[in-house]
Amino acid sequence: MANVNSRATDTSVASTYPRIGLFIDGEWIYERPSCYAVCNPSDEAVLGPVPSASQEDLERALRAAAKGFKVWRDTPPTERAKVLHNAIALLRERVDDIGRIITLEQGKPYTDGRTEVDRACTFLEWDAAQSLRTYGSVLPSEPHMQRMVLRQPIGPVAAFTPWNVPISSPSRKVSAALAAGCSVILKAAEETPGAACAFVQCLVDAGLPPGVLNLVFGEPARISSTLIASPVIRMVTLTGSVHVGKQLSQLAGAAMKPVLMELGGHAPVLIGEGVDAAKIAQQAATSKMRMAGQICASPSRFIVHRSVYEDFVSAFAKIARELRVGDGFEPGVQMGPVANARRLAAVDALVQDARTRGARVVAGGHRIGDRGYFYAPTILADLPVDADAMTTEPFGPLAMCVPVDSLDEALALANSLSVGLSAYAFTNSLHDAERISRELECGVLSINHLGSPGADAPFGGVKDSGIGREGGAESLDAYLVSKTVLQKTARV
Ligand SMILES: NC(=O)c1ccc[n+]([C@@H]2O[C@H](COP(=O)([O-])OP(=O)(O)OC[C@H]3O[C@@H](n4cnc5c(N)ncnc54)[C@H](O)[C@@H]3O)[C@@H](O)[C@H]2O)c1
Ligand SMILES: O=S(=O)(O)c1ccc(CO)cc1
Repeated sequence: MANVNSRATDTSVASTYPRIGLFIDGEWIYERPSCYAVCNPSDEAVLGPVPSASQEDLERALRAAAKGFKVWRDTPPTERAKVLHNAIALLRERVDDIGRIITLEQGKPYTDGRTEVDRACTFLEWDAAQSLRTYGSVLPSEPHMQRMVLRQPIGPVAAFTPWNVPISSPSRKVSAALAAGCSVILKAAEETPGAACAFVQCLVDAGLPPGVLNLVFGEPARISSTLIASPVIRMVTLTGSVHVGKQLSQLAGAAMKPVLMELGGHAPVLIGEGVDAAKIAQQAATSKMRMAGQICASPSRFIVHRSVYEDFVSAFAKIARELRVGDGFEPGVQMGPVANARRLAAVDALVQDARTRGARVVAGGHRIGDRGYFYAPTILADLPVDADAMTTEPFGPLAMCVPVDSLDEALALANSLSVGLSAYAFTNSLHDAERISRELECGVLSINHLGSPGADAPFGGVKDSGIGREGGAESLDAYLVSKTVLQKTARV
């Protein structure tokens, strides 16, 4: 049975939490009223206050980003890449401390916090290389005429990042923006500000000029409406919920600014006949419970061929029940708490709804303990397809299993939601794999494994899951604009 282990015992690892500041025009600012108290989700202890940016702070950040843009866009790409590489070295040097901050404020196991720092580095590495390849083109022309397409940085960017991946998401956005030559105002999550501060400090120490990267916290709606309406900001990017994504996209549309939106999902996992159900269950438990299920790519709706359904459900439930849940600093812990009381209540509400609709709770289904936001790894089976848990992204340690009799039925159920981010399929049929690749409505599909793409492949969703892609060959595209130059070379 999953249990919460004793509190963090390694005090050398779980030590102090950094002071949180705003970073504007090359200066850390601490003395502001607090908008939020950061809380350790493992024991609910308050870690420290988050200063709230005033309107004047936001105006100053906008002026700084405008000034920083002029400096950075004219900095040679090789110099920009050098700063990104310096930052990678510093992140790697500081991985123990940053991993510790992530576990303190977000709750994920310490090894996962360190892995996330490494993932952040992969984005910087990839984008540093891409910054050297922002090739334009020369168009065929008649004599005495040159026609070119220049790829130029779009301008200052407003970037909004979430609490579940507090360093890799800021890294993904900031690295692409900086590599393209843009300046940035980053509003990172107030729930996990320490990782964002540490990330910014690495870039500053790496040699980034003042004003190029600014960091603010505060009242989210006030910050987004101020920044997005400002003529200084030329592009808006968010990783977060569909709800907030639509709000920010509307604000951006009203101000005629492009968006890059990486929003929620509710990933289906199609499991076909003739597969090794126990082997897949092992992978499913590890992947589902990573970050306590609080990741947009988390596999959630297990749509399983009836011939292997019971084997899969029982193996999945057994492994889930055996997972070690506890404080992320405790050695051997596989899953930490959910981020806050809000998520605890939201996950439990989905479970209660499913229970009342006749679902079988084959693992978990309850909070663990009364201190810290721990929820038992939970597997629900035999849900009606309109149960809330089948239609609402769980963003927690919650997996749903339903049996189907055909690939037609599986695809119809998988595609029945308004979101389409990640999806997974297990099959030994080449024919089915090809059909799934063609017909499943998603941005990323993994077949016969539950992995996600790295920096070198595009990531993003279809339908309500977002607009645009992060990573891959198109990594800098959202941060660049094409300028067509038609130049007559004859004397005038
Ligand atoms: N795609 C992701 O990676 C991701 C990450 C976190 C949360 N979520 C989704 O959000 C749901 C709810 O989580 P929550 O309760 O923390 O969500 P929330 O919408 O209350 O807040 C999420 C984040 O968005 C920011 N935010 C909220 N309103 C904003 C606004 N008007 N302008 C700018 N930023 C704003 C907040 O600062 C916070 O950091 C989850 O169930 C999940 O579906 C998705
Ligand atoms: O920036 S990434 O680490 O690739 C990342 C992870 C998770 C999510 C969504 O939760 C978005 C981006």
